[in-house]
Amino acid sequence: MRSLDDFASQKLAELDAAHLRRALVESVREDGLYITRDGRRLLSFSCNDYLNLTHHPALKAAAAQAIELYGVGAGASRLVTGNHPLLHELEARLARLKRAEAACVFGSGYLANAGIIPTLAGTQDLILIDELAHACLWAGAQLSPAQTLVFRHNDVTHAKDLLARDRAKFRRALLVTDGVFSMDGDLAPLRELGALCASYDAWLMSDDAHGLGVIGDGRGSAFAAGASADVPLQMGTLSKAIGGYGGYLCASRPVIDLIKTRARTLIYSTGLPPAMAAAAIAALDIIESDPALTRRPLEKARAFAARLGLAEAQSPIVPIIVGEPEAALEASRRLAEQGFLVAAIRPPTVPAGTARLRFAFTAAHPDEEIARLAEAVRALAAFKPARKEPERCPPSS
Ligand SMILES: Cc1ncc(COP(=O)(O)O)c(C=O)c1O
Repeated sequence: MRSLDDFASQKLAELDAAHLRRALVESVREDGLYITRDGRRLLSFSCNDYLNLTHHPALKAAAAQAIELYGVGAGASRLVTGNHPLLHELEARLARLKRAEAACVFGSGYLANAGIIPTLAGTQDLILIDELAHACLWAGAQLSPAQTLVFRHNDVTHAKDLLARDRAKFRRALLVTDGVFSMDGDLAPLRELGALCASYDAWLMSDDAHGLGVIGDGRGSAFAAGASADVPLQMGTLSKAIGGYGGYLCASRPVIDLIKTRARTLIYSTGLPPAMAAAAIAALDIIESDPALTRRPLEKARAFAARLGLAEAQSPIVPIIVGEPEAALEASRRLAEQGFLVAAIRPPTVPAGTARLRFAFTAAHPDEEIARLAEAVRALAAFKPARKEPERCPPSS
């Protein structure tokens, strides 16, 4: 249709002009470290495969065996016929790792957040959200009729001020935050937020997509630095350190029972394929039996940050903010010339003026390559990291 095509073409032209058009590049991951794209083999610092488990023989064997026995797809929603026993085994394993009573597995992390938040917060309720929370936490909040208030990034005092001012006007309150911020690599102050929420009868939910398997001996960011925070809603994904696909929530038994009967993205979406559950169980076996492995990505990130004189890394993610999208793209291109894949992250994924290189370290990155990468980064014109104050607005498309 003419008007539809005109609309799309004009939008694309605007994005091109601002260097904000995204492109899907064909990428073949060979082994959990190297990627072939555009005919070039690059060492990737852009995968969230923190423990290199996507290609681990034990996970492949578990998934292959489950496909052989149970087929490729789940066939229907979990509420109909897609509720394979492997999903229950995986839920028990996740709950044990997270020291929760129960768990619910979703089709993906995005689906989990889009289902959990509107199930728990409705009209007359309040959602508090960190300004830098992941897009799918925002999506969950946008799907709820609750009033949403934004608190400044990791600012417990600001969250407290908002609760002190407004908590009494609402029936229930839900505070949502990333556990590890995916584009900044910093950790949420979960212990302080847990105490704050307890004192205002607010429910704390953390999205630990980037914490599971790599922080707190693999238990996640609620267990960082050897202590545990009071986080009654621990959400996460199976697509990063776990090496597969799927999402989950760990919580008390009544909360999980409610989610399983009410969350729309669980009910009206096909169940996670049994092979993904089998692979995730194999990944949890590795994580639980090898705490040294879970510590390695953070050690690598810290070694890289130390070489460049950056602040100590708190997670395997290290950002270098360069400012404008064009500069980030150019820096990424320069690193690719030297054999490194480091994605340029641009608005709206990050606030305007804070386009960046995002480095994600994995357990198997060779130390000498990390040293070579640090030298390549030091040589970049863009490497004058000046942090600009982020804009305070939700991500949009
Ligand atoms: C913080 C965070 N939450 C949720 C998700 C979504 O998880 P999934 O890829 O399983 O949909 C991601 C990334 O993809 C993420 O970075």
